[in-house]
Amino acid sequence: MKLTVAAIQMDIQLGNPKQNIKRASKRIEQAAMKKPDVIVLPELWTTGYDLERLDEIGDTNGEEIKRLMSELASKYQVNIVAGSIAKKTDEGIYNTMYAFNRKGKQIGEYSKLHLIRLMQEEKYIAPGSSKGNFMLENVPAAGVICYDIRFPEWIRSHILEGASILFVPAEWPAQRLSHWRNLLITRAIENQCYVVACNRVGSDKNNTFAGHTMVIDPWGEIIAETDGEEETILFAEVDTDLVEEVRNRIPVFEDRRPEFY
Ligand SMILES: O=C(O)CCC(=O)C(=O)O
Repeated sequence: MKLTVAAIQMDIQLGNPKQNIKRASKRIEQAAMKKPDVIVLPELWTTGYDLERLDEIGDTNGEEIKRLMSELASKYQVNIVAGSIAKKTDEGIYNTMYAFNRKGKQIGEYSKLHLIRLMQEEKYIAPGSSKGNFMLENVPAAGVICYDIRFPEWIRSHILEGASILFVPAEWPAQRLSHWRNLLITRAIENQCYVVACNRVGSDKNNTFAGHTMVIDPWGEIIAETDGEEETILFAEVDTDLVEEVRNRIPVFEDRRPEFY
């Protein structure tokens, strides 16, 4: 099955959900004009890393964003992997990704499992506790968030549940661009899956972000990549037959010896 993805590499105004929601809605409209099958947004795209103010500016139970993304998905008849937002709940605030199908029905939800201490995320955000697998059209997919890509076991556990496309919304800093590119390529090669990684551009008070939104095929080839500077929408075609082809050619999953590790 072939799917066209459109990854929205956007800037995010720190702590300004109103502005960011307006900006993302506009970009979704622009992307939808080219009739992709899936639109993807970056991490924490409503608030940025304004961690100290998430109590004030987070979205209670994700209700506002779920309503908006569901409306836009059905309006444009497109699947949306809606990056992640700060979801406020009685138990704490989560860094949560939602996915919707073309009818606007929610098909996925995932809260970031690994919180990045380097950015003090664990002081303000509660870790998720379940996997990010979901069905996209008829294709098994999964979403993880940013720092999660440093944990190969976590990604592998999604692939063992069948995912052939891995979505990665991110706010990855430019200082570690080489880690971003190498980790994503490696995750694609070792898991023989597509990786669709959507990063932001611009700066906040602590970081400048790397951009380099990428789509990588199951052989580890980069089939589309943006530069690090500008807002843009990256389009690429994903062909799930290639996942089968690569897995048949080098049958890594059949050759695993999990009894030894
Ligand atoms: O792991 C890294 O270097 C960056 C991760 C990150 O920025 C995040 O999880 O938001």
